[in-house]
Amino acid sequence: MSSNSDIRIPARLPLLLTYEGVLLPGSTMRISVDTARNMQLVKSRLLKGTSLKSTIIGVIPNTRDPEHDTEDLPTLHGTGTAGLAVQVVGSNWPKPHYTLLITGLCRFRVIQLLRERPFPMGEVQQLDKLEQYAASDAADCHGELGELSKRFYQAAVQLVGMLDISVPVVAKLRRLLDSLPRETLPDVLTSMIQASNKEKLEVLDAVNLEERFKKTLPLLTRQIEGLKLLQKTRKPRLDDDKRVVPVRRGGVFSGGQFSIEDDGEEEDSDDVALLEKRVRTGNMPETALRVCLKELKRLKKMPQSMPEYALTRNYLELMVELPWSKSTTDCLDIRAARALLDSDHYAMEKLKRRVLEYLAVRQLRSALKGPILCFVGPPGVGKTSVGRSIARTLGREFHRIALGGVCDQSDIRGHRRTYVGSMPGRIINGLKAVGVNNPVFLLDEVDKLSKSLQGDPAAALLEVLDPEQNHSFTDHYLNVPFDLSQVLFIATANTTATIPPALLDRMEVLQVPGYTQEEKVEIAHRHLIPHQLEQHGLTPQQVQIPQDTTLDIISRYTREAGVRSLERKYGAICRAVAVKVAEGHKAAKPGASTEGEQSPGTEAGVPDQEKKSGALGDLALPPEMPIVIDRQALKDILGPPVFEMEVSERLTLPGVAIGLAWTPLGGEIMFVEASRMEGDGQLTLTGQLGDVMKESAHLAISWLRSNAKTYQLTNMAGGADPLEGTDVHLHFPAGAVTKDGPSAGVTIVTCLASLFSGRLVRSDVAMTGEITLRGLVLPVGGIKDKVLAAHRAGISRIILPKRNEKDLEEIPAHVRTQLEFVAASSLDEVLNAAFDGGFCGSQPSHVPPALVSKL
Ligand SMILES: Nc1ncnc2c1ncn2[C@@H]1O[C@H](COP(=O)(O)OP(=O)(O)OP(=O)(O)O)[C@@H](O)[C@H]1O
Repeated sequence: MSSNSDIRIPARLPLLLTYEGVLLPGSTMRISVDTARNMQLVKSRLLKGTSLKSTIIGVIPNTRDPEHDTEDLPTLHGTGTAGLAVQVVGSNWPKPHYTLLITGLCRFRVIQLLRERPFPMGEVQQLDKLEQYAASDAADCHGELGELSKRFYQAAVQLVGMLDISVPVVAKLRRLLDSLPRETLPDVLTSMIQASNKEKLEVLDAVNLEERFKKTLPLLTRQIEGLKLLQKTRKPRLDDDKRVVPVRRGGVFSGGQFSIEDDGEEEDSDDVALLEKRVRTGNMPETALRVCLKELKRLKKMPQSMPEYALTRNYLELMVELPWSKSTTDCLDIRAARALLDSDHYAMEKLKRRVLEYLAVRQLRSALKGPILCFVGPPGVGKTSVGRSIARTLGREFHRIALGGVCDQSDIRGHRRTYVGSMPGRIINGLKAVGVNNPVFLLDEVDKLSKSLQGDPAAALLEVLDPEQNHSFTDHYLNVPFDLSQVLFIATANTTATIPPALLDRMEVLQVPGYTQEEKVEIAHRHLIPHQLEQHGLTPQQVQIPQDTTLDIISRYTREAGVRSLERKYGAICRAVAVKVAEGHKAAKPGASTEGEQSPGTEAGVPDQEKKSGALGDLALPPEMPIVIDRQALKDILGPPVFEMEVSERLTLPGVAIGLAWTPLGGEIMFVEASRMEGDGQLTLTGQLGDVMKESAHLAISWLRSNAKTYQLTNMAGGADPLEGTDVHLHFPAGAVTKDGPSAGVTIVTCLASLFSGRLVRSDVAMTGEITLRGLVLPVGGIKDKVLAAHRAGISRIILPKRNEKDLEEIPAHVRTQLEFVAASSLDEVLNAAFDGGFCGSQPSHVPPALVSKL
């Protein structure tokens, strides 16, 4: 002990509020820091400071619950302990936090709080004068204090005597008992024996030495009695049971020098014991158990101050939390499942039928290594929500894993534990979140996975989705296999084009096409409107949305395959109505009646109400219930219509035709425009076209040139070759959107035929189909979505490849009956159908174009 170790703490100290325990002078404590204020203190003081002074902080016990640690600083406990931060360990798991190892130096009192933010700073007064201990020790004090300290020392010796001296900590304590000044013993021993936080707080508050001895002596005696009792009950057992040390092991202040014990504190060893118990009772498979026990063994030997301690502990905690053998029981009743799917979703018959088949097979054979369903369709058509319904019908937990933009394979498979901040992947995290090993996992947007330098996440998914391999899926973080065979995977995507082929091969693709207008109206009135009303706290008695209004919203305010933006529009209407209703409540006065103000039978749209309330100034009258949303109200709420029927307007000049395009967002009509000017036979293409589309344009030009004579197509000067002395420009409007694919072939031919012949294309015709140099029309994809888009746009005749005729079966009957379909196998038929009265000079369609043998 060095008597001249005059520790003076700075007059201003940053204050750390602890929730976990009471730091006493002379003891060492591990404090977990995760509140905003404390984190700030660690960051800007401990991590940035370089001097010894900057590592001294004031630790103040806080009795308030950290959950309630709000913006304002709680009332501070008057006394605290100045402590030396010996170590700071940071971790990001499970959330960002620091663990501090702090050794208590001396008591202090907060005289004045200097500031509260970003962390509290106080002007403090040092209470314990450390050097004075040494002096009084030398003086061997007499009187009551002397008596007390003698008794305390004896009790401490007795306590140590009851412990197993072969345990290094006990041996050290024994040594320190003799070397430490007696005045420090109350603090040191209180921090070691079992005492509640309240008792420790009282010891901290006992600034007077005599009082401190008086407070701690009963605690020491209680510990001795407890030990005696324990030994008595344990006597008959094996001798080495004596090793049970119910004494806190911790850092001990030895005469001005602070020795930090490597071993953890009792609480931690309790935790480790608890962890071990959970590992053993966690029903883990053999391999996992073995790994956990090995890690536990390492953990016990590891000093807590090692950063690896926290990592290993986190790992073990994850291992015990994983649902190795916990599962829910499937409660599948096919009839109930059908009813539930029908009540949750309108239309989508094909999808629902396939899902029911899938579920029925699962019911018959529970260990089905079945295909993984992948719902492919435009956004907002209910793919995710069908997945959720499947989980409900099975009575399973549901978890959605969003894969959009994932480009690192460790997102799926986790990071190896050697990396700092390593974490398990999304699959294992999902399992931990749901707590059972047989949930329904919805892998959302599998088509949006991308590759990067960090590996290919699709490759990692292959293992997850392969029923032959996924019973032993190994996450890099876990490093032991986890059985995923009970998990039901469902994937969703907007298009199959960008799903890696190997992944696509493992899935059964179910197309979910867009909805027709009629289907949307039904969905809106059965599901979307009731849902939105409920969300906004409205009732059908307060607002009425007639079917005509819905049709208006669908055709004039939204243009989509699904119903998501339709639902958003209802949200906007509900918000506007909610304001009216709330205003009405406020303005309604007892006895004030609005009845009779409006002639019965008229539709009381919002604007009428506004007119009236406007006339009455601020005193708005309560609106009449229900508020009916008519076309005028719609315009007031949603603004002027976004989409107008523009088809006929744009076909007033030769050289325009309407094509049908398929995009991941559903079908669309697409205008193709052409113009010609004097030049030297150049073809210019604009509108962000892909290579395949450019090739289609060249094909179309070549075919028209070679057949110019037959169709009497001429150039600007009336010559036989349409391109001679003429430049042609082809444009595909909506230039910002990239377009590609062969299906615009027939449209380009029709558009150019119109240009070269000077005739108008029929404005109610839209077409799709790939062309060949010989003038054949080949089949294309996405027919259902394209036809629905044409129907939405008010087209009445659709020209499509003959080999696509079979796809028309998928189109709802009422849409089919409203449209006229022309199935064409050659360009000749296409042109005939596209122009009023056929296309002049066309050959009879049964004459095959002359074939030129390649041999
Ligand atoms: N047939 C339907 N019947 C009832 N509600 C539907 C139907 N189709 C879609 N919806 C509703 O439309 C909304 C959007 O659906 P959902 O989120 O499932 O779309 P999604 O196809 O998964 O879209 P994305 O590809 O963008 O994820 C949901 O509120 C859903 O309830």
